[in-house]
Amino acid sequence: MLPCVLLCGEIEYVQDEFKEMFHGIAEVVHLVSESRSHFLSSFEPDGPYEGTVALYRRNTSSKVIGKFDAPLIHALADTSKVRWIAQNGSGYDEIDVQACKERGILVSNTPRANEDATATTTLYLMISCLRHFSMAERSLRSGTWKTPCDAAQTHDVTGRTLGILGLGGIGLRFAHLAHAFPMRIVYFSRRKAESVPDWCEYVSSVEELCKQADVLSLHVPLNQSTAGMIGEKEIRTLRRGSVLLNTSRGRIVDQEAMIRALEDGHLSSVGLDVYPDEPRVDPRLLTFPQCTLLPHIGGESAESWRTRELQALGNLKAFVLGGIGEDIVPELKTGIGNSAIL
Ligand SMILES: O=CC(=O)O
Repeated sequence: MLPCVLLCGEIEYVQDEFKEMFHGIAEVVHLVSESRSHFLSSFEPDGPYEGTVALYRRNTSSKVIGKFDAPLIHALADTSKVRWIAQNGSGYDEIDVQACKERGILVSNTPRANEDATATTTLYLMISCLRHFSMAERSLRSGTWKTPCDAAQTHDVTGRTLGILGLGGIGLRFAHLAHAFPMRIVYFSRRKAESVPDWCEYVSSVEELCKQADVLSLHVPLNQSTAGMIGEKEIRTLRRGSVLLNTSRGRIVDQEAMIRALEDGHLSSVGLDVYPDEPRVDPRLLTFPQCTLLPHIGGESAESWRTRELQALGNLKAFVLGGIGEDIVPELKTGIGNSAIL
């Protein structure tokens, strides 16, 4: 009997490749549950997900079955044989990886796949915040030509200092794009990055990063140590009139502190693609016309979606065939035991 893999989320861009990839090696089952409790009970004998050993997951599945938090992971481990979760996305903050570790379930994500899309989104936000392009377009579309735009409030990008928090793939790609203006690039990461260009200057603390940056851009994953990392103190360490960009996760920033800084002009503008409680956008943010706000589309282009789907499915297939796949998330890379092997 073939092992079973469950798709918790749609395959949209690689339908043909997908059928070929799993033909003859696994039975593919689609999510049919309309509630979390139905999802969990469906792994039991004679349930629709019986025999499932691995899951493909998109964050869209949360709408029906909720996040893969600790209770769900423990229940999954109690009722099923699932040992691998292949997340489609570079962010995996909707999966409790600590609970996965305790229960011998491995998680892979799709790093690299959306680097270019997310970096170019960040570039757009930066230019738009400094030059007020989004506001200008909204003004034109509403028939008011340039009102309320005021060129005196806008600034050139060239020559400014960009502070990058987290120099992973997206941060580094954005650094390359911004360096072309040129901008001065400073960064802070947990470790000084190896083999990055000389013009990427490492600073040894978040505080130092904030002191030097005209534009601060966030590129760290959301986890216990990064939640709330940019709060009142960090925002007030930025120069008055600085710009804050966030294309990583909303909860990395203390939203209340950010809004206070917009209200009193300490931040001249913010460019956001992510929010703490998506899809809710705090209505106060909409009252600052100079800000550029996107609905979490940073990593979404046809190319990146294709790559993401192929990468996540590739990890799933490798697990089914060999008991282990690629792109295991950093928290689970150490101490991989036989429990994860089919
Ligand atoms: O937000 C996008 C991702 O997690 O890939």
